[in-house]
Amino acid sequence: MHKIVTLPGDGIGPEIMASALEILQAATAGTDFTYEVTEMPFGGAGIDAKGHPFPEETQAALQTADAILLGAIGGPQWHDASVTPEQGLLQMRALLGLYANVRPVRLADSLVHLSPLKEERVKGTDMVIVRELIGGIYFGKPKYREGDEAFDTMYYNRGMIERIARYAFEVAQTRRGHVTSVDKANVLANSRLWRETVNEVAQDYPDVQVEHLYVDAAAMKLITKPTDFDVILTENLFGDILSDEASVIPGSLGLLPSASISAEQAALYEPIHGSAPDIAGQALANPMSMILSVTMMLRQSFGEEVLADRIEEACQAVMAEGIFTKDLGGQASTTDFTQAVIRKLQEG
Ligand SMILES: NC(=O)C1=CN([C@@H]2O[C@H](COP(=O)(O)OP(=O)(O)OC[C@H]3O[C@@H](n4cnc5c(N)ncnc54)[C@H](O)[C@@H]3O)[C@@H](O)[C@H]2O)C=CC1
Ligand SMILES: CC(C)CC(=O)C(=O)O
Ligand SMILES: [Mg+2]
Repeated sequence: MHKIVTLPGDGIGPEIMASALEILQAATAGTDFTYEVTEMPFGGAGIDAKGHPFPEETQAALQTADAILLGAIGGPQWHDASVTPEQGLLQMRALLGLYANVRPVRLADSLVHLSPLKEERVKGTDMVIVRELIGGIYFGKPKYREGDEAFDTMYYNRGMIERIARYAFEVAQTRRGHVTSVDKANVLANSRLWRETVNEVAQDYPDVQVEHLYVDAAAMKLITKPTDFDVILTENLFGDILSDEASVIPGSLGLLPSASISAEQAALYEPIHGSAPDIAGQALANPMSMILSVTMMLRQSFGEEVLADRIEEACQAVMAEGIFTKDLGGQASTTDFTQAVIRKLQEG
């Protein structure tokens, strides 16, 4: 019995979590894959229930999980909390040692028409962004505001860079053998250390080709020549920004999942987007990001390739029939889409 801990969180988090869990249940009914789900408070919901975004009970539950599913956290009502949902999220990533955030960006040929970009540019896009998740400017000290001055520190050491670079090169070995390392080495000391370390690590992976791009040029090339990319390796802030940009290729932020990997702990799977307060509570959320986070969990934590394929094929078939949510220009509600995927799973 696999133990899955869920952290639905805030805004659309609970809506897309409910959708993805219903689909998981439908897909696994009658199979050997058995699991139990334990839901825990996290983010704004943690503040409301327990006075902290990352309550002690939630911390304890994560230690015993085989895999963790996170919806999304945050919202204007918690902006002035003494510890914000976002700080809780960063605390959790650090505590669990989730150093690698893997964000695949793929565009199925049958769904190429959903991209707002020109078909000839985006057709065949299949890349993975490997984002370092527990270093860089989100975590470096000192970090403080004093009157009209504010400080954030970008910090990396060689070991942190080496660890994420090895992860990216190993991902590339299972794919097309190409790593694009993204930095700002023309300006930042951090990036010069990054580039030097990536080049050293590259020597251990002679079967992988490495190139370097500055982040500004990478941002441009990502949407003009996305098919040039296989694995993008980058630090925390750049990866955060570039991955939201990359969601324009398939057509919506609501399509992109991720896996956050730790050397010691169970992996965590989460959409790349936030809690979308602008559409929360209206059944407008696209649950694909969460459903695909579940299929990443099935593959990576449980080796369930066939189950994951079945769910992904059902979702693609439903979208190819024109059933999709408003972010992609469709009319389906979150529930309509979920039920259509479940029907497709039951037919097949
Ligand atoms: N991992 C997490 O939980 C993250 C949390 N946040 C937090 O989320 C809150 C909202 O941040 P925003 O800047 O608005 O970013 P956001 O990612 O929540 O939303 C950006 C835009 O994308 C749309 N969108 C996002 N996911 C969607 C989905 N599944 N279906 C349809 N449309 C979708 C939203 O409606 C919005 O217009 C903030 O408190 C922020 O700090 C932001 C990013 C990641
Ligand atoms: C609180 C933020 C760092 C979350 C975010 O934007 C992300 O992980 O993509
Ligand atoms: Mg982000």
